[in-house]
Amino acid sequence: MNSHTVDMPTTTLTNADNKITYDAIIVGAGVIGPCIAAGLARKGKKVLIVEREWAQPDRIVGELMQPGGVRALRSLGMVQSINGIGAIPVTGYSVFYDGQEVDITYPYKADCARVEKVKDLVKDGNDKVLDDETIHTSEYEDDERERGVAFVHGRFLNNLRNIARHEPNVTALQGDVIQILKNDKQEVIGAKVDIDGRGKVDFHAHLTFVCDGIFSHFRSELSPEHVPSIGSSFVGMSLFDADVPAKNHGHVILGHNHMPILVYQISAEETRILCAYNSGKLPKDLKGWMTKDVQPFIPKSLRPSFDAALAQGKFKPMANKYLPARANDVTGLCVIGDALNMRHPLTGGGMTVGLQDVVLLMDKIGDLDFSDRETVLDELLDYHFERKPFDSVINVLSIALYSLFAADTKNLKELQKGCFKYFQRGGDCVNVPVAFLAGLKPSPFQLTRVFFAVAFYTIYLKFEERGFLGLPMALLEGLMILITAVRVFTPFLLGELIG
Ligand SMILES: Cc1cc2nc3c(=O)[nH]c(=O)nc-3n(C[C@H](O)[C@H](O)[C@H](O)COP(=O)(O)OP(=O)(O)OC[C@H]3O[C@@H](n4cnc5c(N)ncnc54)[C@H](O)[C@@H]3O)c2cc1C
Repeated sequence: MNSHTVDMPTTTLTNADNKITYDAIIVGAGVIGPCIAAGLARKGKKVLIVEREWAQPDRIVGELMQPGGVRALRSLGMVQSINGIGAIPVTGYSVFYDGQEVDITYPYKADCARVEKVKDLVKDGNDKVLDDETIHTSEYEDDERERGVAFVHGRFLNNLRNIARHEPNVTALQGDVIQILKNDKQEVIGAKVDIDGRGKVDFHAHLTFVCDGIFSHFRSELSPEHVPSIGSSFVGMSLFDADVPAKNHGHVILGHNHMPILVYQISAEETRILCAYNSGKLPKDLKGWMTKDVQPFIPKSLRPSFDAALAQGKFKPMANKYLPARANDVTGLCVIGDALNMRHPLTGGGMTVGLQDVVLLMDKIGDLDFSDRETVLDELLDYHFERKPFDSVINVLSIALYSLFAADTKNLKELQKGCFKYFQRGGDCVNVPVAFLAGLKPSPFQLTRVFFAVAFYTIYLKFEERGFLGLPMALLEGLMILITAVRVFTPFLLGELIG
């Protein structure tokens, strides 16, 4: 284990000074908060980061980071947070459809933009991964292809938090933020924190970052309408000593008669399985549902570990939420991470979007004087538009793929099958889609092109299946498939780009 895995002492966690004005207060030390804290501290800002629980959390979220997220960590000089935690390198995905398999490898580095090094943040080689028991420097630095990584979320969070807390300009505080403070012009001036043994204390800052995550209380500071929608759930389990079909790959298990199932190894011992359920409200008898609607579709090599986990019945359900971003248009406030923007976790893009946002944010405002709140606000408004090419691709891809993979209508099922057959063609039919998934191709235009290429390929397959005599029927079916594709894709893309 590396130095970052040594927990910081907890005695100082309640002493933060409330007499000074910080440059920044950060609400939440999940994935995003510590990266902002460390970045701003390295830029010379005085930062207070408030987290309600600094002890290592046990969550099933954020366990597979796409290569785009790893690259963002490099840009921020925080990539060594994947070291010393028994992390598992990820080199691509394997997609199973009714028992058939397609293996997809992440793109070549040569086909991707160069990794940016954010000024003042990258130093002393902190943009390079270190050698440890499971991560090899040579593989990450010298491999010709991009790599992602999977890990136990809490261990990764500990590393991020410790990197932030090692920065001399960072003060860490344990407490529950209960209010965002405002002046009489409704501008944000800090946060009220409920601290064990100190009571409710006001802290002031030029800029307050809200990164309180999935269940954010304070995202509504942007607008009362900034509320996520819930369309589906995942039921997670831990598989132990699982024999995964494709080592170092994420697994997406699809079929015409079941919901998508995700499987990825997160440590030497533990493999995460997430089973999709097409509603935010889960069945009462989870075990019964898993036995009937999931177990029969689990690949043979995984069955022993799956069956053991099912027998134990330790289910971890999680609602999947969608929330398009809003502009940060309140003086003194910046909402970021899942508090700002969420997508379907099927494609494992949440951390990548959030971390890329931090990179962009550091470029936009990192060198500004935060007491000049008008200039900061202007830059935050620009940032809303500049982040769109990147986040819209990951967000729309997640929603569109979930609609196809969880197909519950005839036309969606056709698109699902067409999508898999499109992948089976290989070449650019997998290389381009995987670049979107990996967070390496920020081009909504190209995403649109590929999505409709899949739709037209599905229609072509229909024509082939029907033959000459079935032409009128195939024409009608083709039209319905096209309409379905437009409905699944277009509203989300427009919502992301115009909103
Ligand atoms: C089922 C599921 C699976 C997912 N899997 C993946 C994946 O494989 N890959 C991926 O990239 N993304 C994944 N995601 C998304 C990913 O987890 C998020 O994008 C990421 O965690 C967002 O980071 P964040 O810092 O914004 O919020 P969080 O990580 O949620 O952190 C928020 C922090 O704020 C703290 N906090 C909240 N309120 C307060 C308060 N009032 N006072 C003080 N502290 C507070 C919390 O304790 C927490 O530490 C998944 C999401 C779900 C739902």
